[in-house]
Amino acid sequence: MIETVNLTKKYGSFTAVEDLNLSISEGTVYGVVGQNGAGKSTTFQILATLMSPTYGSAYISGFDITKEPAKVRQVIGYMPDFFGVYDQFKAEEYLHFYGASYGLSVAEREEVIPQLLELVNLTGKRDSYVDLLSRGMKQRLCLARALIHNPKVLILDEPASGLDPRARVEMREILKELKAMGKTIIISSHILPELAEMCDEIGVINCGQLVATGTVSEIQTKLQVHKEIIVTVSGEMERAVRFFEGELEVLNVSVVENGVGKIQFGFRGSDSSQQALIKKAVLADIPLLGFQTLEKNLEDVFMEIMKEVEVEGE
Ligand SMILES: Nc1ncnc2c1ncn2[C@@H]1O[C@H](COP(=O)(O)OP(=O)(O)OP(=O)(O)O)[C@@H](O)[C@H]1O
Repeated sequence: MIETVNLTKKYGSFTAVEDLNLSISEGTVYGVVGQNGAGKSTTFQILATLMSPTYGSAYISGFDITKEPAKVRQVIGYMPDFFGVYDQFKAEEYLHFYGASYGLSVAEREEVIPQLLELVNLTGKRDSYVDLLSRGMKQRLCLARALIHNPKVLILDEPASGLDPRARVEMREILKELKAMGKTIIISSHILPELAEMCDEIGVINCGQLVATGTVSEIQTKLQVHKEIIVTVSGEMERAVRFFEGELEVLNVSVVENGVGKIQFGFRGSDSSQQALIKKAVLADIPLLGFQTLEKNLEDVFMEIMKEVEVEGE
């Protein structure tokens, strides 16, 4: 449904997006996560046909974004990360304006606009001036605008940015409804946990490059090569520390402060080598009481990907 092939964008000599290869199938909600300046908006603007790539190509619903931009625009709804100024419009008029620019007749607009206002919980605000709406309401109105021509694909650039927790939840609920309607959605954020909950797949982008992609659990599993383990022993701390320090796949062994008999270390091995480690510790008569793998939360996962990328780039 959305395909990019070596998509690259240079601003002068600066490369904002480099050899980006994405393949997003129909009905998927795909989250693009990356820090400020990672290249998310640039990528989304190219997909929305608002900017040409320097090289590489992209296809939406089989249409080439550079050769068939008009066809692409018919199948996509784009929500930019910046909301313009529309001081002369009321919410409903604003949607009429965009509906008309997509060629919808008055009758079509009168049918679809109340449905959209309902979907984004703005029915009660249809006569309010756009500029007087709260940020969350403006974002939702902007989403309604992106949906006016019933596009199959949604390109949503940080739709939840700057929203308070309640408004974020509201936005998330609307996106869930859109997913249930079968839309294919590409959505960006710089907060991984925020995307994880609603996305089928995630791509992590750093300095314009895709550094990890897959389902949330695949990305987590990939990073479990650096899991943290805490073992509890009922004595012989020094011998236990020496034992774990002597193991190849164990790193940074330390005694947990205030945790009686607890030793913490990083572990690079697979699940089976973790089993082998436990067996070896038992055979070495380490007085084991517990062996606990610390789950990483998604924010840790994201920071770890970034650290790995930095180390590789050095
Ligand atoms: N018109 C431009 N001219 C020159 N450089 C640009 C231009 N637009 C963006 N950049 C640079 O390209 C890089 C990627 O920017 P982009 O806006 O795509 O990032 P982003 O991931 O969307 O960031 P944010 O989360 O802050 O919106 C940044 O370093 C930015 O400064």
